[in-house]
Amino acid sequence: MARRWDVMTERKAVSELRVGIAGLGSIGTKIATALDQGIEGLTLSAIAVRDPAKHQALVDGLRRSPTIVPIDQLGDVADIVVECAPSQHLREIVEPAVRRGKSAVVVSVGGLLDNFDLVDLARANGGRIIVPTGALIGLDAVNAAAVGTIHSVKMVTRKPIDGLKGAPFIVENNIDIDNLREPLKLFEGTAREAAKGFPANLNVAVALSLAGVGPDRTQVQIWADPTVTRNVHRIEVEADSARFSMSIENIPSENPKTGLITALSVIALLRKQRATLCVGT
Ligand SMILES: NC(=O)C1=CN([C@@H]2O[C@H](COP(=O)(O)OP(=O)(O)OC[C@H]3O[C@@H](n4cnc5c(N)ncnc54)[C@H](OP(=O)(O)O)[C@@H]3O)[C@@H](O)[C@H]2O)C=CC1
Ligand SMILES: O=C([O-])CC(=O)C(=O)O
Repeated sequence: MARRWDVMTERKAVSELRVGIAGLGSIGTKIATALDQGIEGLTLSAIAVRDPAKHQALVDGLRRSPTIVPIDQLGDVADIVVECAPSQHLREIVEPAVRRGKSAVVVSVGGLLDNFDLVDLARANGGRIIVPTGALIGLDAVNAAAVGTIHSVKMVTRKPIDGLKGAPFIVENNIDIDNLREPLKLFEGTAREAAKGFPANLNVAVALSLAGVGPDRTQVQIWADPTVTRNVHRIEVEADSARFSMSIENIPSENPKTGLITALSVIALLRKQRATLCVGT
C-alpha cells in the first residue's frame, strides 16, 4: 500500500511540459487545438503569431488561453517550442530555445540546412532539435538502416499544380506550370538543392536526408502533375540490411503545399513525449 502511495506521489511531482507554438497556419492551428483538448503531460503555454488579431477567435475558443509572446521569446516560457512558421523565421524561433537548453520541434526542416550551427548550439547547451516524420513515411526504417550502411536513397515527389506554385525554382527558371496537361519533371538533384529551389514544398526531402545519408547524397525528383490531387512522395532505399520502397499520398490541407498528415505527425510526436507506451522509433 505504502509503495503504491509512493509511486502516486512521484507521479504527481513530474510537472507538465509547457509547449509553445510558432505560427498558427495549417499545421500550428491543429497542434494548438490538440494540445488544448489534452495531450498527456503537456500544456499549451504560449503562441507566437504575426498578427494576433487574425487568430483571436481561435485563441478565444481554447479552453485554456495561452500567452501570446514575440516569436523569439517562446523559449523563455516553454520547454518544447514547435516551429511551424515560414522557414525564414526558423533561426529566431529555434536559437533562443536551444540556447536555454529547451527542445525545438522543427517542421520547416529545409531551413535547418543553412542554420546547421543550431545543432552545435543545442548540443553545447543541452537543448534538442527534433524533426518529425511530417508529411513523409518510414523515417523509422531509414534511421534503422542508417545504423548499418545505406547505399542509396531516392525520392520522387509529384504534386498538383497548386502545391508548387510560387516555388523559387519555378519562378527563377520562368517555368509555366499553369497550363500543363501532363506531368512535367521540374527538377532532379540533391535534397540540399531541392530545399533551396522548393523551400515550402520539399521539407520532406531534407527530413529524409537527415535520417539517412545526408542532403548531398539523397537524390530527389520533383514533378508538377496535373493528373494528381494529392502530394505524392515515393522513396526507395537500398541498404546492407534491407531494400525498401515506401510511398505516401497526402491530402492537401487548407494550405495546398502542406499535407494534412503533417500536423498529425507532430501531434503524434508530442504524445510520445510523456506517453507510458511508445511504439515506433
Ligand atoms: N516537415 C514537413 O513534412 C512539412 C513542413 N512544412 C513546412 O511547415 C511550415 C508551416 O507550414 P503551414 O502551417 O502549412 O504554413 P502556413 O502558411 O499555413 O502557416 C504559417 C504560419 O506562420 C505564421 N507566421 C508568418 N510569419 C510569422 C512571424 N513573423 N511570426 C509568427 N508567425 C508567423 C503565419 O501567420 P499568418 O497566419 O498571419 O499568415 C501562419 O499562421 C512551412 O515552412 C512549411 O513549408 C509543410 C509541410 C510538410
Ligand atoms: O506536405 C507535403 O506533402 C510535403 C511538403 O509540403 C513539404 O515537405 O514541405
